[in-house]
Amino acid sequence: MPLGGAPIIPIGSPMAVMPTTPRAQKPRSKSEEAISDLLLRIPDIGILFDVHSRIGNGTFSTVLLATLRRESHLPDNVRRKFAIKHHIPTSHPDRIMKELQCMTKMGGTNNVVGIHCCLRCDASAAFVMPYMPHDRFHDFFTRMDVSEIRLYMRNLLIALRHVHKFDIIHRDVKPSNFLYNRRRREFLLVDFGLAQHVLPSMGSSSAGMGAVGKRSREADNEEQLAQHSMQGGGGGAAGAGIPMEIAPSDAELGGAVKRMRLEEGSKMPLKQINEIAQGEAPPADFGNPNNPGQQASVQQLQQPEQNYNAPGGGTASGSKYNTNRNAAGSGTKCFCFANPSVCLNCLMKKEVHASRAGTPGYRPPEVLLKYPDQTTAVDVWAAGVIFLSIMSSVYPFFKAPNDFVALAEIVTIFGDQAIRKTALALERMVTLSQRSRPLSLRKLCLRFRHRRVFSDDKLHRSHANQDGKCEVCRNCDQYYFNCLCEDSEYNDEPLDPYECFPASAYDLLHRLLEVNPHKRITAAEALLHPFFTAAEGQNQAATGPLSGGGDHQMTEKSPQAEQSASRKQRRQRYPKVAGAAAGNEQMKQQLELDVHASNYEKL
Ligand SMILES: Nc1ncnc2c1ncn2[C@@H]1O[C@H](COP(=O)(O)OP(=O)(O)OP(=O)(O)O)[C@@H](O)[C@H]1O
Repeated sequence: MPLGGAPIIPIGSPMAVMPTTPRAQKPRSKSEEAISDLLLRIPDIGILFDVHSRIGNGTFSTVLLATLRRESHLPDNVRRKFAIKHHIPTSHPDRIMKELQCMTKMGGTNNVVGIHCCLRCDASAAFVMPYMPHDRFHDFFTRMDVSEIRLYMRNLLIALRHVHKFDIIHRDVKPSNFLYNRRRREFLLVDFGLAQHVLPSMGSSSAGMGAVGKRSREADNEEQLAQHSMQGGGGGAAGAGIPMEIAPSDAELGGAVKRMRLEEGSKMPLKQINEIAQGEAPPADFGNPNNPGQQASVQQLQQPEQNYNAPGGGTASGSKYNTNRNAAGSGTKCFCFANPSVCLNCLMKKEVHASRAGTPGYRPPEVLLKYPDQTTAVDVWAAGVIFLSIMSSVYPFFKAPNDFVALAEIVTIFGDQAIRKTALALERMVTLSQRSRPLSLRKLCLRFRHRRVFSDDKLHRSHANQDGKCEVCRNCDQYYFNCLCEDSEYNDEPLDPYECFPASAYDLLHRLLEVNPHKRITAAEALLHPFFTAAEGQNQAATGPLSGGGDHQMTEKSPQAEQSASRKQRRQRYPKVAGAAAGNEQMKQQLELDVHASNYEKL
């Protein structure tokens, strides 16, 4: 793809020597600084391009807007625009090479960014890509109506389906890497800096035989889980009782299970870890991060993973990872359980090598559980998180300081059973000290989306006792009238009047956010989901192309037409609301405001 005569510079052939003297003039702004740095490090860019401004800044690069020098005589609106991604000099060459390969192999079609050329000078490299002006996710994620959300999700899944066909995991799917131009209805998946090939042994999430094998293994594990739960001391329902130790099962699982100890229930895992550790007589200043006592607790947190390696080494799946170097020998007994340190035998074991590349908040359970055989399902989860942000109007949705808390957040929403079963299916084990029932994604989306209504003081007062207090659900920690639990025991506030999504949207959300990666829907399957197909007939224009980037136009209604249509819909819908909020003037006003803000259609 030569760019109007610009040379494609093969990696490995230095083009010029980087000037050693910095520019005399001090840059005035970050943008100028970035331009100056690019021109200094790769002087040929300045020969070919006019570099105008910085358009993006990531961890590994700076992206700048440029036009061709030889087109400088043309009017502004005719000059072609390019995005130049200038990699930070410390970026590993392999990483840059991988990104380049992804873009050349898959890019330029199906909403996936392409590349015109790559320029390198000494340690610096820059990709020249087509420029796509785009909107900030922040500015539109609460403003899209259902048809636009459908369009957005569909195009994201189109990009993922394309990437996954190549058995590539993007690994960094997030709003800032999926560019959207609202006016032109164009989409572009960028940033393959963390992309990874699915290893042949893994098979893709959609793979026939591989998936079957995994599913049957998972079924075995679920059966085992049920048996263990019945045998366990809790009695009654599976896994009942706190703490939820499944220790007796570990030996029976023959070491296939790597045990990840997430002490504490779903909400504040580190707190309970500390509490448990306190019970085991830690040093007095246990909470100090610089304190060796806490390090010991972290080791203790991880050590049970290594406790249950099969004496024969390796894992049931035959993975090259997780093997015990000393496994052939006899003295591999672990001595670290319940001790604030890791025993020598465990220290000598190989670490689990599971990629955790990606952005916090978008990592799926299998990554948080350190499952080595990750597949393209990683990206599908991230797409689900984006969908959840849009539907709930909460961005970012997950925000945890570390992977343990991130897993705890997932437990809070999906319940402990789902995580434990998945952990077993992945040959990992999570130990939880507390039960946690799943929340309803529909309640979560609607209550967050209409938070002004549901967190209103008057609503609280209308449900409070005489002493002004209101019962709180023990599972979801919400006032009973706002209970988010899937099987709520409370008579909570009705949601139907606030509904703005079709049932198929929640169904798709559930499937994208399936905790078990082997059961998670693939991007190709998701595109056939009724959320997209049911609307296809009615709204063909809004669904965008199945392939190719962005020539499609959605028939846009004028703002006036949209307003009058939504007023009509509100009149039809609101008799119900008036009933639900009868006697609560504030509630009605709030509702009006809310409807104005969300402007959603009930399908
Ligand atoms: N082709 C493009 N057209 C327009 N803007 C772009 C293009 N590619 C990237 N950008 C902008 O630059 C930003 C950073 O790009 P990119 O994600 O590739 O860099 P990064 O260093 O890997 O970032 P991060 O560390 O956040 O993942 C994007 O969020 C986007 O705003």
